[in-house]
Amino acid sequence: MGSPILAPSMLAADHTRLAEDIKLVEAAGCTWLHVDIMDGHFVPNLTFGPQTVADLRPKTELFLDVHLMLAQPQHFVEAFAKAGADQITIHVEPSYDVGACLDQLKDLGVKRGVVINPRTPAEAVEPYLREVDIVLAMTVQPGFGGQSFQQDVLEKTAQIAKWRESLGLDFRIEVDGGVNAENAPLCRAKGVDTFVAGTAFFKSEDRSLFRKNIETLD
Ligand SMILES: O=C(CO)[C@H](O)[C@H](O)COP(=O)(O)O
Repeated sequence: MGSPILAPSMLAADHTRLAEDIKLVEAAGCTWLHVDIMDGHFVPNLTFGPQTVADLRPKTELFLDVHLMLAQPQHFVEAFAKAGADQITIHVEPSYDVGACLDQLKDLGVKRGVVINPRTPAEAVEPYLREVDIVLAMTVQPGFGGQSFQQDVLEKTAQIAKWRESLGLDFRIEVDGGVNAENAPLCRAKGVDTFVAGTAFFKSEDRSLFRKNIETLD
């Protein structure tokens, strides 16, 4: 299991002043930024496009963890990679060739991962474990920030962590949705090493302490 990393979610930032809010992420000592891309089809909301990522890229050295909540991600991975994403994650639920899209990501030279929704079984990511840098288990139904953490998802992260160990792999396991300082230790105990937090991070009175609390979990 990797050392814990906090990835604040840009979804919870002020969308009229993203560049300034990213400086809050840097000032807290974070090294990652989670960027949620929504298409209004796979999820019932809209957020950012490749241009947003391209405009942010020269303003920060944060590792850009781009989560594509798209029905047809294969049409957009190149644009996001060229915009400067460091890592791109794609959902397994929509109807498209996930393996081929992972191949595209490899050719584009970015880190790559697969994502499952709360009700999608862990087995849905099993075929891809040897290829990915990260598996993201959503702890809310994707689409909106500020929802409640679904603790039963941790049974899946524990299963995925078992596969990671038995196969001798080192991909990261990430959770996203309702993550806060109270439930992060529970996640850590179930194999999680990468913690996306939107609301809890941006509303925190001491963001630096919030980061330290997550990134010093045993
Ligand atoms: O992917 C997401 C929603 O689809 C967000 O990253 C996630 O919900 C984080 O926000 P919060 O910490 O407020 O739950």
